Amino acid sequence: MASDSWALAVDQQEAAVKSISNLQIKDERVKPDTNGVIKTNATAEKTDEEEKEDRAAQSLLNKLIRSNLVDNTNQVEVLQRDPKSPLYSVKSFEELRLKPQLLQGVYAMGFNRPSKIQENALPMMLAEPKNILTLFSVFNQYYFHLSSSFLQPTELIAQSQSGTGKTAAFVLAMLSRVSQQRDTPRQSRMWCLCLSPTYELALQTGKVIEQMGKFHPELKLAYAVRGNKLERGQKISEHIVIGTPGTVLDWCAKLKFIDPKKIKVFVLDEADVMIATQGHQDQSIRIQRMLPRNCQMLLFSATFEDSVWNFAQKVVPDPNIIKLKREEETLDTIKQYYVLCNNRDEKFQALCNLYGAITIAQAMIFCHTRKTASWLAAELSKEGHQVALLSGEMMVEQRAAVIERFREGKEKVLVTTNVCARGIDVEQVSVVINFDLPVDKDGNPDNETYLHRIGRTGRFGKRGLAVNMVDSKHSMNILNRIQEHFNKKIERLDTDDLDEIEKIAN
Ligand SMILES: Nc1ncnc2c1ncn2[C@@H]1O[C@H](COP(=O)(O)OP(=O)(O)OP(=O)(O)O)[C@@H](O)[C@H]1O
Repeated sequence: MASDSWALAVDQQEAAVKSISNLQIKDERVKPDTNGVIKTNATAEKTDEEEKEDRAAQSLLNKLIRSNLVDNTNQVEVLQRDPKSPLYSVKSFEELRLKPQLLQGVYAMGFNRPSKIQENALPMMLAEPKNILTLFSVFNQYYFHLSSSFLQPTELIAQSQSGTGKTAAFVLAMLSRVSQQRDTPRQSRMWCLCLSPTYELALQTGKVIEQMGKFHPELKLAYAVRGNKLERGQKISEHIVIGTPGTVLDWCAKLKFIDPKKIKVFVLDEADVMIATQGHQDQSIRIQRMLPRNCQMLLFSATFEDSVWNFAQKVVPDPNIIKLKREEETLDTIKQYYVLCNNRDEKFQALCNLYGAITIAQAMIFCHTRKTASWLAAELSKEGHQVALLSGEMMVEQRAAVIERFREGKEKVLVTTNVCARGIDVEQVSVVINFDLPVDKDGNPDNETYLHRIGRTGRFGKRGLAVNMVDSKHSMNILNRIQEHFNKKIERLDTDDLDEIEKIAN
């Protein structure tokens, strides 16, 4: 991404911060219905649960704001297709016997040693292809005969949470395969094909390829993405093609820019995001069907629900599997409180009292709707707080810029809704305020989101403070159910009592 788009996003955020205090937002006081469920009227804004969660945007946001490898202390689980074959793992990049220029590229990126998932995935992906004898039945005859043998490279499905080094792993694998073949004549090139769910994600992965391969200038990369027009009859001769399923399918099947039979490595990245996008699943499968039998199939995903698994098996039918369980978040080190209020204004007053009584270095405040978030940001801003607002209308790059500024401490309060904040690492934030409790679209407690907002991985063990604002019988009921679910007491806090508030900070 060009750095000027970041600068632009920052300018826009600064302008937004200045104008927050001038925002005029319609009063949206709402009452619970007869069942105690709060609904806004039809013309009021959507809740963030109603906004379609855009997994691709979330994934891009994660990539833009990530500064480091996500550490994970869980053990990698490896399921081998052939359980008898020895299992290799590497503790250094040297052990992979990469070409020196490639090793130089890896070190230039600041990678000292392989990440957990890379320790196992890299030797598997780079293993010499195995000689496979195949049995073919001959139709209409009553015998089988040994027909052919071919070199079958190791196929892999790998799953680990975002930020654990999957992209770097398959980029290194592709570059390594290509670097060993660099004397191939131009007309018979075209080795690796990588599918990404969106244009932006394809560009991000392309950047990693360019960065890691920068000491190998003769290795060429092509982007099969919308807007990238080639002349009729042209043939792709680059070593690696990265693109989105629709364009790649066109380039293979209709326009014939790509000869799928020349592909030796096929990477399907972000499988979970891919299948969340209409049509991508079928297009990916159609592309996969055009590839030669000895093409190495590699699939990566951050999550592994059944739908991803079903898709994965269609694309990589006989795989080795590597999984790294997500590090669990816990509420053990978090002090949890709730404050009883009657309405939104009282919630705001309670928040001000908190700020008046204790020193809060940085806080994240979650609201249920964009409109409440904007209103609250404006009110806090009027009170003199340095407020950042993350809102669903913002472009991903703008959101990334807001998060970056917050991380750097330029703003001390971040007001947001769920959808926007999912990718944010809250380790540095000591106070989380649920201005509205997290509920799903049916109005039931959303325990997972609650944990995600305020939980910490046990390892960091940093103490945190969570304050929940309760403003109706309904929200009290939600709070009780959250409390029961986690079997952790949430204490009542009287924000009119300054001495009491001071105590919670100790
Ligand atoms: N071995 C390594 N040592 C240090 N940093 C690494 C290593 N491998 C990857 N990284 C860095 O860690 C971050 C996350 O890596 P990467 O993007 O490969 O993860 P990912 O699992 O593909 O995430 P996502 O699912 O979001 O695509 C990146 O900034 C990357 O440069």
